[in-house]
Amino acid sequence: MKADRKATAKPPTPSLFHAVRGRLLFGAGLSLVSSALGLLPYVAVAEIAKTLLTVDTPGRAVVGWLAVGVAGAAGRLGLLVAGNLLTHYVDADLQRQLRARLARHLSTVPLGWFSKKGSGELKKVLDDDIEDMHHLVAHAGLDVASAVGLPLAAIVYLVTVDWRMTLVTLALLPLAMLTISRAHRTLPVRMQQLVTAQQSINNATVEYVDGIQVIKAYRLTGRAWRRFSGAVDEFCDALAAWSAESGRALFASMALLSPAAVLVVVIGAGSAMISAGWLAPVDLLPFILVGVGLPAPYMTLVQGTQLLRKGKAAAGNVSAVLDEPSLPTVREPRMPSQWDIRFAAVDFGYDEHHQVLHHVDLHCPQGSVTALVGPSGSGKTTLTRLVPRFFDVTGGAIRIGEVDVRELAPGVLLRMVAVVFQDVVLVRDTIRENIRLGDPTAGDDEVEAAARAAQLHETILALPDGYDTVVTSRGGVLSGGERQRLTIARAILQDAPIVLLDEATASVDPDNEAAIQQALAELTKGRTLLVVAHRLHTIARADQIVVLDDGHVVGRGTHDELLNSAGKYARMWAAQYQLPRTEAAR
Ligand SMILES: Nc1ncnc2c1ncn2[C@@H]1O[C@H](COP(=O)(O)OP(=O)(O)OP(=O)(O)O)[C@@H](O)[C@H]1O
Repeated sequence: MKADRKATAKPPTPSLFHAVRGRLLFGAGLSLVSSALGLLPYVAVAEIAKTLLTVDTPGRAVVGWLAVGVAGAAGRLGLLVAGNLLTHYVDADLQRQLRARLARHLSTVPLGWFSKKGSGELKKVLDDDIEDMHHLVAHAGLDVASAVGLPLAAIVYLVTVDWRMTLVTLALLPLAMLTISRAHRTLPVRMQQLVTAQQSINNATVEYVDGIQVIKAYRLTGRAWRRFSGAVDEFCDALAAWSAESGRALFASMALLSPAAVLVVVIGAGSAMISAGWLAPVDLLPFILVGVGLPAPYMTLVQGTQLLRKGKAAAGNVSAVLDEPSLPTVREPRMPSQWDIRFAAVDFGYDEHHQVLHHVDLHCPQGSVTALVGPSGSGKTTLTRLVPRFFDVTGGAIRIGEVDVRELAPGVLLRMVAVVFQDVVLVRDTIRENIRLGDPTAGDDEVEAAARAAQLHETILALPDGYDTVVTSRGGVLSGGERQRLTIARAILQDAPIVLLDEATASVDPDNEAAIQQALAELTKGRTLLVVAHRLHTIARADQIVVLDDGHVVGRGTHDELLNSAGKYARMWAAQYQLPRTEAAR
């Protein structure tokens, strides 16, 4: 396909931490030095004790070591604070950058992708996951550097005293690491179960809240509640399994690294070495003092492991959204010179196992009305959604004028094709701004003209705040029919040459129905219209009616032609209006 040849290659997604890596490494460096400096007070105490025990006039040496100890403690604290401030600042900066990156990226993924994602899942990525990365960004690097810095400095110092005792003192560290890493082997699986369960709760909550009116109206409270409480139960089970396993791992490492365990090992081995004449009694002091302080940074690291795993899982979710392929675009977009739509041998499937549309050939001449009819699930909605590229065809092509829709700039395509679909979506803003979404540059008078054409002006004026009435995403004060007319007003303002209309199945009262039909007549005047029709009488005057069955075109013609051919359309007409077949064919 032409569009493929010229498609711009997508640059690889930069890592989440790309922009802040340098600053994070610097923070970790500060933490490494801070942790190493933390050894100095222990060394000072050990050396002062040794001096007091072995030197006759210890005054100056004691003062010197005192100064080293104080300087070490102050240096450690200063660098610790600096490192923490830096990484927390970086974390705030990264959260801002990632939210902006996600927002930019989400505007480039195919619109159809959003229908696959629950809004709870997206909210979790944009809000919770980015916040859950806090430990990963602001603490993990510091903790790792700190767990490395102190043992390194300790090795350097203790080896100068006695290398054999150094090995004994440090022996518990690898043992603790081994214990915890074995216990942690199954934790990633548990963590993933926890994350999945959390997503189920989010989705169930959003669905429950969003659908509360339907749930109440149809007395589905019990069923919806069961789904919600099932998600909560699943989460509690996953949490219990995760806590039991992580608790065991934490307990084992804490026991191994507790001061009591370190003292038992150091004093036991030290006493044996003193008895054997390998170690001077006074040289045992540094090992006792340093040995007790050594596990502290490692314990911090262990305690942060859970948060680290949570942060990594969250970062994985954010990366997955950022890696979602953007809609392919061309370097040199083209602009059609006319506004007919041509489907040429269009194949499409939402996945490779289930083809929804088979070789659909269809021409909608400029300014004409084409109605799509067919049984539920035959692919009518899918076919219309391929025009503004909610999804791309898997075979064949859709052209507007002479141009493949994949060769139009996506923004231009969406401006040229107005969509009035069943699921009316409003944003939480005033009625005026909701209509203005059709053309953000429109003035108030143009907004009002569109509302007038959509038979909505009088209704809006009757509201206490008129055009400044704030509506919610569910419509708030507006009835179903009024919401539909609002989206029609929006489409009228958009003034697109092509209109895609998914006729509402929900019935509205006769007054509203008449107003909607009048509004639609205004919207579709002189435009190329592709309408998905459920109530056949509404499209009886369409220029052509196309009958879809299981993704195949099984009939086309005018209402009269199709009735006379006594095919699927005639049967549908007869069934819908309960006519005997012979009468339908007449
Ligand atoms: N987002 C989606 N992901 C996967 N499959 C889908 C998706 N949307 C629709 N389908 C499937 O594609 C097929 C065609 O659905 P489509 O909604 O296009 O039919 P339709 O003729 O418009 O039906 P209706 O009259 O009930 O609205 C169905 O089998 C449906 O289950």
